[in-house]
Amino acid sequence: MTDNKVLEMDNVSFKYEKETVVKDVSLTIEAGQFFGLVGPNGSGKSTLIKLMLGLLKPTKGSIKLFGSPVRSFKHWEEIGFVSQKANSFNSGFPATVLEVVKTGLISKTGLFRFYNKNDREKAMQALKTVEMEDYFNHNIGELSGGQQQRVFIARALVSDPKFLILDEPTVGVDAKHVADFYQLLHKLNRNEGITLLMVSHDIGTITEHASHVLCMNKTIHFHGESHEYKAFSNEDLSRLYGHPVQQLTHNHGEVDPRD
Ligand SMILES: Nc1ncnc2c1ncn2[C@@H]1O[C@H](COP(=O)(O)OP(=O)(O)OP(=O)(O)O)[C@@H](O)[C@H]1O
Repeated sequence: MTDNKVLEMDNVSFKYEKETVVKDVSLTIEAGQFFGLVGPNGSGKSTLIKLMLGLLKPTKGSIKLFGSPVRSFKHWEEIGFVSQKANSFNSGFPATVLEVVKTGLISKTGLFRFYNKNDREKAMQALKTVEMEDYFNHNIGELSGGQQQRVFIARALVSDPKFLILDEPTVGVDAKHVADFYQLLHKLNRNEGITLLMVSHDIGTITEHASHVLCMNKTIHFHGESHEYKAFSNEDLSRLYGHPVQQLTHNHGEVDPRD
């Protein structure tokens, strides 16, 4: 039988100094799943991602990526990461869209290597996947938040990742374009077979789109299929979040006139 486990966390805990911010987390993500990671502010979501990426070392427990302990994992090109701060370049940033996407090849090629024609084709292909190929020569800072976010997804896609982690990628993307953004994620998940894990504050939208939901507040409060999560009452959720929460919230991002 083929082992299709992308991520395995077994009883993982982490503290920055004294305070434990991730506690006894055990979870498995399998190939092809689309996980939404939700939880209140400061509940440890970004910390959990840093643990998965090997950027922090757990104080307890074990983490495996594609069956290998994260400490000795070598195939980082198989993991794509798009952070919540990706779409915050100012208009003077001196790099074109194509140059930004090509930097995604560094993990595969090493820092001191010149790009070749093949790299350019790969970068253009990734831009095509996110429907931004017409902008290849634009300065990254000229683009809207939503467009920049697509470019950063292309940057993550250029090394053909099998697992893509997105930390609040829709921050700064206006509500009108959030639907297009999810369409892109479905394309990556279903057509390209990329396993997804996405952090979102918009519980209503993420649970509509993700196949699975992970709800945490230091520990895991729910880990399962989205339709089961939707059975949580607003009272259950509000207790967990410590303030009133509705299942059907909507994105209220700022409208960017360029989108
Ligand atoms: N580098 C750090 N040093 C010390 N404490 C930290 C550090 N980074 C985060 N924390 C604390 O750890 C806790 C979890 O933070 P984390 O950023 O993982 O939560 P989050 O769920 O991603 O939050 P948000 O939804 O607000 O982005 C918070 O109390 C935060 O203040």
